[in-house]
Amino acid sequence: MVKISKEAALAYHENNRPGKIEVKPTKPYHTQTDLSLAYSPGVAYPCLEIQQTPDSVYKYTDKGNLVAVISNGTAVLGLGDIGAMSGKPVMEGKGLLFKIYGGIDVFDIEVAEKDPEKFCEAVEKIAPTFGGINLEDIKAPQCFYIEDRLKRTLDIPVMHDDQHGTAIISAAGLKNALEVAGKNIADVKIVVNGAGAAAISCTKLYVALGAQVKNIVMLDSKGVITSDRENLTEQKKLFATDRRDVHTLEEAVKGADVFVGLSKGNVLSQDMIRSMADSPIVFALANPVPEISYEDAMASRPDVLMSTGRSDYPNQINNVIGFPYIFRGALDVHARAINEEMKMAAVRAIADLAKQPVPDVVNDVYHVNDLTFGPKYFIPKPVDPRLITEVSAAVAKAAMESGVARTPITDWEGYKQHLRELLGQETKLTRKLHDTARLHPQRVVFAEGGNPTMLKAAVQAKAESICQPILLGNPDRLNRVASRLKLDLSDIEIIDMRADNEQGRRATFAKHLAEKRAREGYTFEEAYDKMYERNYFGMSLVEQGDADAFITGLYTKYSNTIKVAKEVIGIRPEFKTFGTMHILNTQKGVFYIADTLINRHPDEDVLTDIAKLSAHTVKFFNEEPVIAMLSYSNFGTDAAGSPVKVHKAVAEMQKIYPDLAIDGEMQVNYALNKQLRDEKYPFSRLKGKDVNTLVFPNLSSANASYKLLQALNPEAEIIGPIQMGLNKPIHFTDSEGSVQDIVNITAVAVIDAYVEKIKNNKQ
Ligand SMILES: NC(=O)C1=CN([C@@H]2O[C@H](COP(=O)(O)OP(=O)(O)OC[C@H]3O[C@@H](n4cnc5c(N)ncnc54)[C@H](OP(=O)(O)O)[C@@H]3O)[C@@H](O)[C@H]2O)C=CC1
Ligand SMILES: CC(=O)C(=O)O
Ligand SMILES: [Mg+2]
Repeated sequence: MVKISKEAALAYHENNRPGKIEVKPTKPYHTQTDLSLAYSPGVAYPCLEIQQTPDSVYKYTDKGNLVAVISNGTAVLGLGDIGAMSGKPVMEGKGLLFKIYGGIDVFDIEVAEKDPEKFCEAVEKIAPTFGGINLEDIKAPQCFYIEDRLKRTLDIPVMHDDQHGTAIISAAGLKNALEVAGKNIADVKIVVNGAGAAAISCTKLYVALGAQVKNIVMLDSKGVITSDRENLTEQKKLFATDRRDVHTLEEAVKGADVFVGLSKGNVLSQDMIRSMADSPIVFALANPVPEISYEDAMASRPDVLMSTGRSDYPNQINNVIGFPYIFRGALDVHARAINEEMKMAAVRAIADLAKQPVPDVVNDVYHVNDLTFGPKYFIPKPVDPRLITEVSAAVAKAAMESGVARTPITDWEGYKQHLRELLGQETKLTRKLHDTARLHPQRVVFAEGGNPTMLKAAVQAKAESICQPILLGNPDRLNRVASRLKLDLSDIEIIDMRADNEQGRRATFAKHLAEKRAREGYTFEEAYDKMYERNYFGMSLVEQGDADAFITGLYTKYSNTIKVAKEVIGIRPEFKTFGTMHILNTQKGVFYIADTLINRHPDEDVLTDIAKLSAHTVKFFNEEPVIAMLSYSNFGTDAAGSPVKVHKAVAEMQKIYPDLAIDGEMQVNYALNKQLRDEKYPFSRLKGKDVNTLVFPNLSSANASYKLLQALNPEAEIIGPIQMGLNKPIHFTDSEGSVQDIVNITAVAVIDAYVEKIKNNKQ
């Protein structure tokens, strides 16, 4: 668990530039024309359009993607009434979260006004700027009046997040925790500590889900709220208990099934948890210090199902799991409000997501590989990339069905796709690959079926209809791994090659290999022995037409895979070698890089082959190759060193392909800077062209370069290694490849296999 010190938190906020958010232009602004369009005189036209047709404000401005996070600082986290300006770091923090999780822009607005009437007037006056309003950290009971009024007077979604965001997430958490505990919401005894904005709204939602008011005891700073207490607010009256046997928290939690804390830090003791019923659910949600620390609660008894509001412990119940996606869905249909139906849809979507297999990125962030639904995981993690598609779509749909949407969504798959692209989870490049593969899914053998990453990739590729997977491995072992990871293998073929006896395929494959390599010293017995190895057997399945493509590499060294591929599959007759390419999708465009894995010290002939293979592969991805052959000198400036072989390979390529855009040798900065290159070397064949393909002079430089780019740009999408030059679609993965990397390379292998089939049918 990461522990946060005061010094670290202050330095984080102070360093680089003070604060956490900034405003960025989204339109070009470099030329005089740009500026005349952005501001006067051009800007007058959209102004007049909006005057004529008010709804066109969504078309010409950022209103539809802009949320105001507004607070008066009266209940900032659990710090209390610290004033409007002191709450600004929290509101900026919400701005950051809205942006990274929902792609939503935020202005944080701190209003120094405690009077609810005057506060509402201020909000009403600035509302035209925004597509939605997130009220934050405003204390009870004033927050109830403020939200009710603004919902009535404004025609955009208004949500007090401490009330409803918290209610939605904690209700989803409660639903799932009760399932883990095997209890029914209608029967459980619930203690709610706190009777403020969050507590009242959460409890209302639990009741809407089936909890019984008679089973609820609520407490505020004065103790248990009993029906005979005087001066209770309307909201507190709703949950005042008729019981007279409980006065304190200690008495209230005795025998209770659920404790929900939305009050103050350190008010619940270990003894109190010990006095609760079996499998007690403890949601200690006060921030930043929970009602009881995670460690103390877990140490109190083994069967406790524990949540806090903090990101540094399991089962975080924090409204960050909801607000970015609830507002995203509401904004995208230009909703007039966020209503009960939309909230319930969000509860269901969040609760359901926790039961689905967890994507790798989530496991990676938490340095685990086995998050599955249960006591330590009953609420999705905030970093789960599916939250945006599942929750936003559910909320948008509910807005449409309940009649508050101004603009309907009709293409839901397209909408989810747009959301994934908005957050950079998926780019057009990956999408295009997956969509193309889906048109003609092929049979793909996954060599290391027992490896959790490869198993997940195979199941995901099947779920996305990219391929029909075939897994190599021992079926019992694979099923065990699958059941641990909660993966369904029922429709997936598993081949146990060790059980494949002499009459079976192993003998056929061995015979074929022995015949093919008879003049290279192979005997049948030797080949039969080799067929025990997954790479020999798997590649033979493809070679013999029992499968269409093969994915391997997580367990084996490239040198071994290369050797087997050369023996079983062979290099295409027109080439001396084969190679690999990586595709980098960067902010500056898509780049194809070769040869990243195979040829250590290519001579000029091998470099020529790599250039040819690269040109083929780039065309395979429907792009026109513009190839720079790289070195440390430019166009012959070093006439004696290693650039000479690059120079010769370029000459050869230019001779064979008079129309191909290829040149070199050149340094990488000349390759990537067209202006610099054209000025200094105007004779180049690449004049006026943007290079998209970089052929490196040797394996060290290519491999180090793509790994460097990957390490420096964790956000950049990288697809590869893509094999080029073997007779069949045999593809490799990096030993540290993620599920997504393998699914991507599977899509490439499927397209490769399909193109191969078409070519063969034509011949
Ligand atoms: N994890 C999450 O996602 C979220 C957590 N929270 C946390 O919940 C807490 C409350 O926030 P919010 O509802 O906005 O604030 P409010 O100011 O509206 O409510 C605070 C409530 O806590 C009660 N209270 C204070 N001290 C105690 C105590 N010792 N025992 C029992 N009740 C007590 C107050 O009682 P009284 O009515 O008598 O004043 C009041 O009802 C904060 O710590 C906040 O950080 C809030 C939103 C989301
Ligand atoms: C999380 C949150 O909104 C709060 O603690 O107030
Ligand atoms: Mg809050």
